Amino acid sequence: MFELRLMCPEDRVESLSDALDALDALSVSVEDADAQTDAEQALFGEPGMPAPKEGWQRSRVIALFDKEDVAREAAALLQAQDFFDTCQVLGINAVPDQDWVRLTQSQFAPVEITPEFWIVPTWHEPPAQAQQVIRLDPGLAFGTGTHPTTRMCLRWIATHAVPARVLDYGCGSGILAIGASKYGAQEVLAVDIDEAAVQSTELNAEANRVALVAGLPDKAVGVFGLVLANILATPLKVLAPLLCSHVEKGGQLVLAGILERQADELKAAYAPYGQLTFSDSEDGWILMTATI
Ligand SMILES: C[S@@+](CC[C@H](N)C(=O)[O-])C[C@H]1O[C@@H](n2cnc3c(N)ncnc32)[C@H](O)[C@@H]1O
Repeated sequence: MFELRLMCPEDRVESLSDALDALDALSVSVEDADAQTDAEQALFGEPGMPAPKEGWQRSRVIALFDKEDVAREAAALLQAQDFFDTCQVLGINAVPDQDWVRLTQSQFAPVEITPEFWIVPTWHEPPAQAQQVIRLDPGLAFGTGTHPTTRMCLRWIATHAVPARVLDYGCGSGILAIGASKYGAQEVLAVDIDEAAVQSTELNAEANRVALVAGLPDKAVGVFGLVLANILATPLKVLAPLLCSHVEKGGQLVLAGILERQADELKAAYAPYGQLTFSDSEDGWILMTATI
């Protein structure tokens, strides 16, 4: 494989990517050319908030070709285009063959939740001390156990009495729903606004021999002894009345996706329903819980 590396300003990324596609590039990736420098720009925003910017000031565009002469021809053709005047060819180089599957797999090791409870990818054997295991591979949906917010929710599940009925609101991969089931829940409902997450949850539950129901949020009806929601502060505030309406009287609400500095806003949003309190923290993220 050969990669053609280019530099372009924000307003040319789309034309350049489209042209590379038309020139038979196998893939095109776009990176912040100023990443890891003082000029690096974050492009993400919280759900419900506009992204701070649509693109980076300077992008490095990398196109993969199967033959060197095709990459060279593409570079020559691009340089002849009007839109390319503010772009630049950085070079063409050979990409060494790699076992990409093995490389990706090597980045996902078993994750310890408690000494007895582990999240283990299918290409690993569970550690000897693991008594409770969720088998899970990284996929399209969030929730592999590598993020602190997921780990804190799972740790809560593993160290508290899990009631019979549990709702996982924003289930992603279904990891919390599966964890709740492994720790004693008998009826588990997992919902997400993303269809891909619903499908992942169903597949992961099946792979872990866990019975649960997954669906879009309108499937969430009734009350539960435990409602888990690992989303983000802004949607959690908007969802406060809805999430609390699904907690049975005296039941537990467990919220994650909250940064330390957002604790007070969350407490205020949930105050009409219960007293949210700090329960755990990891890497600047906190877990907040309430009895409703
Ligand atoms: C951070 S992931 C958490 C996934 C998993 N529960 C975990 O703990 O790892 C948040 C999930 O919430 C979903 N989500 C975001 N906003 C939502 C909403 N308003 N209603 C339902 N799900 C939502 C997202 O699609 C995403 O799958």
